Amino acid sequence: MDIRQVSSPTETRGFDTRQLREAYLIETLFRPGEICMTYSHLDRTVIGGATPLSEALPLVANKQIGSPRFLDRRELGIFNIGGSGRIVVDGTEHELKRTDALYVPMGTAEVAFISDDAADPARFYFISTPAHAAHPLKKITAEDANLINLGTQSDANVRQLRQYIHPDVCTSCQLVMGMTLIADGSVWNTMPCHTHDRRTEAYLYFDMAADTRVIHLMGEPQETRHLIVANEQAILSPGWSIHSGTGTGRYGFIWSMAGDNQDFNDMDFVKMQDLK
Ligand SMILES: O=C(O)C(=O)C[C@H](O)C(=O)CO
Ligand SMILES: [Zn+2]
Repeated sequence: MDIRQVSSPTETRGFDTRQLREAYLIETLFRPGEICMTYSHLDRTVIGGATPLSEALPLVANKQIGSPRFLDRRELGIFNIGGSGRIVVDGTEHELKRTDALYVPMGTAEVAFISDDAADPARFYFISTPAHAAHPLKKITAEDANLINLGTQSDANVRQLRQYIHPDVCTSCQLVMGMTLIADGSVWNTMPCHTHDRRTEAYLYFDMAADTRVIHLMGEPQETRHLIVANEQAILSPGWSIHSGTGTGRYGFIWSMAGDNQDFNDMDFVKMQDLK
């Protein structure tokens, strides 16, 4: 378990590139035959990737999780961004194709990740946050998700945002999760940008060619910094930080949030003239 302590905005202003990347970028989430996990103290969010091959990979608790079973006091959102696979939840299998998601409630005893074909393995990206109640388990496909069309061609930010784990689609304690795909010819996500001090956010950038990079903008609106992000790498965004990016080629991202509310529209937009 990779542990990320929290850095303050004041501390972050003084970070060089290496320190910024160590604090806010998760470079490796998908290793064949393994589960990789990062425990961020931002809203105690666990960010993980499971790449099962011919054997099932069980999700097990460790000291950091602090309870006998991983989901004793947590909920879990899982997205498949690879080949077809299955999630076994307390003995029942749930088929997840690429871009399908599964919400798994607090109190679940066993979760295991399976690929249908080890030659084209599933890649399960997952987020787990503390929970206080058991909401119903639910599978959500791209068609089930709440679709929001955003941006304009002249602003080069046309994109489709899909809310998967969101109060209108799938109830949860605090986790909110979805996928944004950038239209061909557009480059920007989340610009004009925003902060939301009430919620921590994480982005997993995916669907990128090997030499494509996203220049991810972070930091306080008047003290921005950047991270150069490759395919299937994730960024952590504290409530005080903007989170926006531009790609050198095609990309999409899975976003997730946790914190004091689940109000997707509770954002503090930053005026272009105030961004520095
Ligand atoms: O493209 C976008 O805009 C987003 O995907 C926005 C994120 O979901 C977000 O930052 C929500 O707070
Ligand atoms: Zn946001």
